[in-house]
Amino acid sequence: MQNPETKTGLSAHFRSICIFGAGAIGGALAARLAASPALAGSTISAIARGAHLQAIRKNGLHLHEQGKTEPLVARFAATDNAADLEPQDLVIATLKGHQLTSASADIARLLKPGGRVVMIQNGIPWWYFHGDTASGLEGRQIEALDPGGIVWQRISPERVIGGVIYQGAQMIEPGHIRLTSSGLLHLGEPSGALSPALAEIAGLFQASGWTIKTTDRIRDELWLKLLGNAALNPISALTRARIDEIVDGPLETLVRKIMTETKAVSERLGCRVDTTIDQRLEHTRSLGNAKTSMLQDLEQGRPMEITPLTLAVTQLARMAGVPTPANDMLLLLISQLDQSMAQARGSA
Ligand SMILES: NC(=O)C1=CN([C@@H]2O[C@H](COP(=O)(O)OP(=O)(O)OC[C@H]3O[C@@H](n4cnc5c(N)ncnc54)[C@H](OP(=O)(O)O)[C@@H]3O)[C@@H](O)[C@H]2O)C=CC1
Ligand SMILES: CC(C)(CO)C(=O)C(=O)O
Repeated sequence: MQNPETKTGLSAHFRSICIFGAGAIGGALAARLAASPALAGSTISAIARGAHLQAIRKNGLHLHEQGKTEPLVARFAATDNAADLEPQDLVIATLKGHQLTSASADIARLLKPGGRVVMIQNGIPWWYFHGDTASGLEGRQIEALDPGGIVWQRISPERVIGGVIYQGAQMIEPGHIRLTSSGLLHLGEPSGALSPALAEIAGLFQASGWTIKTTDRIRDELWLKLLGNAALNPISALTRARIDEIVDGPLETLVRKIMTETKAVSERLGCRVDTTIDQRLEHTRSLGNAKTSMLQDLEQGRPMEITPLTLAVTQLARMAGVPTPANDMLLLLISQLDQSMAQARGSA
């Protein structure tokens, strides 16, 4: 069951809020939360680093929204040292999957006892099987996503609210983020509970201008989004093509194969992705000539988010007994590219 538009009052419990990793997505969330008059009684802060952090401190964060001539300029406390901040009621983690292990001690340190963490990430998250009664694999940890179970142990999956976001976003220069599509954020407890905390947190995002859907089946939303990312992100990095070039050319056949395999894995794990491949492709087409986040990472010489988007699909497929030859092939190719990029970075 889904609540199409969650209408809640503002939160009594989540008054101190920290966005951990205020890059493209996190920066947009932080800017809107900090600028929202409805959240005037709350403290909003962010963890960022490097030139981006310096720019936020000096000039505020500039959010360039579609259809608006002037950016939203938001000011909030920002630091690269979690120890500078008081323990928080709510941490919103907006990191790439591979950045989570190293950030997990700081995220845990930032949480008050009883604090919650919204994990917004593409792909399969480290907490996937926590509270999952549909797959027969409840509580299973996924080593590739969380080596040594460090994140699970430090943050604890009971604190998590899962987040799936549809929002094209790009850092165009330090301190400046451009939104390239309209946004929608799905939020859900891993257990499926439609809890008071979930409603309160949804209310906070809603008050800052996001369209929010709360759900008791967050994994369905994870997979629906992943159908697109599993196909588009690695294909775009391998071919350097934009989204429209991929879905409107000969590569569409490969996209369909990846989406079909990925959907089969989700269904074998007890999820319901209520969309056809044609409908999913249509949605993807609406993103036009955008570059995927993986292509942006490649172009900037940064590590790519392969583990949650591709490797995890193939590993969950093995657990579910579903063959995924197209995903397996894509994994080989994109891993080789990532390795070559890492070698180039190492020798630079
Ligand atoms: N961008 C998009 O359009 C979309 C992205 N997503 C997903 O959202 C998630 C976040 O993506 P996105 O916002 O693009 O990623 P970004 O790389 O833009 O943001 C992550 C930010 O966190 C910073 N960071 C990482 N670790 C630390 C740390 N320990 N301390 C301080 N800062 C840190 C990074 O800094 P640095 O750059 O120095 O590493 C970066 O600025 C990903 O899972 C992505 O797939 C989902 C939908 C769309
Ligand atoms: C392409 C997009 C915006 C939506 O599928 C995305 O999620 C990404 O680039 O990682």
